[in-house]
Amino acid sequence: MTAIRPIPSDRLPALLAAMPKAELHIHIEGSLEPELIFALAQRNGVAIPYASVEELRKAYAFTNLQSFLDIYYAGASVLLKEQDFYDMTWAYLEKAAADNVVRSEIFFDPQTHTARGVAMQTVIDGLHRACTDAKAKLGVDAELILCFLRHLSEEDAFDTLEQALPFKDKFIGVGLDSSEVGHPPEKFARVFAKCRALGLHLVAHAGEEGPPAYVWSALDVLKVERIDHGVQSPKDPELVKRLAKDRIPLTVCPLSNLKLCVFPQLADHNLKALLDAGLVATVNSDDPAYFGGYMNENFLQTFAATGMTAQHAYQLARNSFEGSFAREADKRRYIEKLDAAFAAA
Ligand code: HPA
Ligand SMILES: [Zn+2]
Repeated sequence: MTAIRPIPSDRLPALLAAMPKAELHIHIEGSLEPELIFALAQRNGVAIPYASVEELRKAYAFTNLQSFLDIYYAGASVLLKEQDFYDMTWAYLEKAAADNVVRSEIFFDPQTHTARGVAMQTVIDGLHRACTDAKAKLGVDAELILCFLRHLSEEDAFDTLEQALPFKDKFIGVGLDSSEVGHPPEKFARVFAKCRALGLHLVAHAGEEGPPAYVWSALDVLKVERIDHGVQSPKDPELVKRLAKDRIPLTVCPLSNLKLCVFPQLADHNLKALLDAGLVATVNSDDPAYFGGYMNENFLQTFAATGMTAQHAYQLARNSFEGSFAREADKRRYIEKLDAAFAAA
């Protein structure tokens, strides 16, 4: 482990903001800000059951994952055209660049759109065009990961994969999201096996609200390379050993966990404990428009609440690069930038 020189606590926030980092867990539909929801609703003539931006924002008082998902899927209903998908993604990527995110691996939920009659190509083209522009204009290296909705059937997931395969050069992997409890990873064993055979990267949400058993089956049945969330893992010490031994990255989302009542307060979050146990934990924003903050806000608030140090900051950023699906040469380049930021601090 690279030893990091102690940094006075008043200088830590600036370093957290300035250090280069990768975001590995962001649902692009969860970056739709209320203002953009209203603008797109008007542009597309879609009715939404809220009178104003303020009224919509007031509805963002969640008690658990499902109470959030109901509003999240309603918000996504304003997305119809290729330009809508572009505008949403571009707005996120501008915010990512401002937070010194140099690499972003972006989840999208095609079933939320194809179920409303939007063509797969419309979705993927809009998202991908924004990613291409971000590389040239913002210096953010962005790639897409297609997520299957786990509250739907595996057959529906197979259908979705079929529709997406003509655009396979525009996404690098698949994931599994939506309502976790009652929808264990093994429900999607066959479709993940097919994606694996196709050479796609594999990730899955597990252990956000669901039990350690779901993390085990994501690893052993789906054969995922990363676990999204995974914060319930410490309930099973054998699982923690396995995650450490195989260096499985956990894409942790502190403000999401706070807003969805996974932890009562940020001070109770187990991120520091996960790092101190030697796990490859990372910080991510999940659904930043709904949970009160993009990447730097997640870092700043979590560090303020948990007393993590510059050593933890370095480890989190380094884990984000090592856990990413970037090419090895790019990972080395990002880590050099990170080392330079810490040397200058
Ligand atoms: O945090 C999440 N969990 C599961 N599904 C999701 N879809 C968007 N955000 C989430
Ligand atoms: Zn998520």
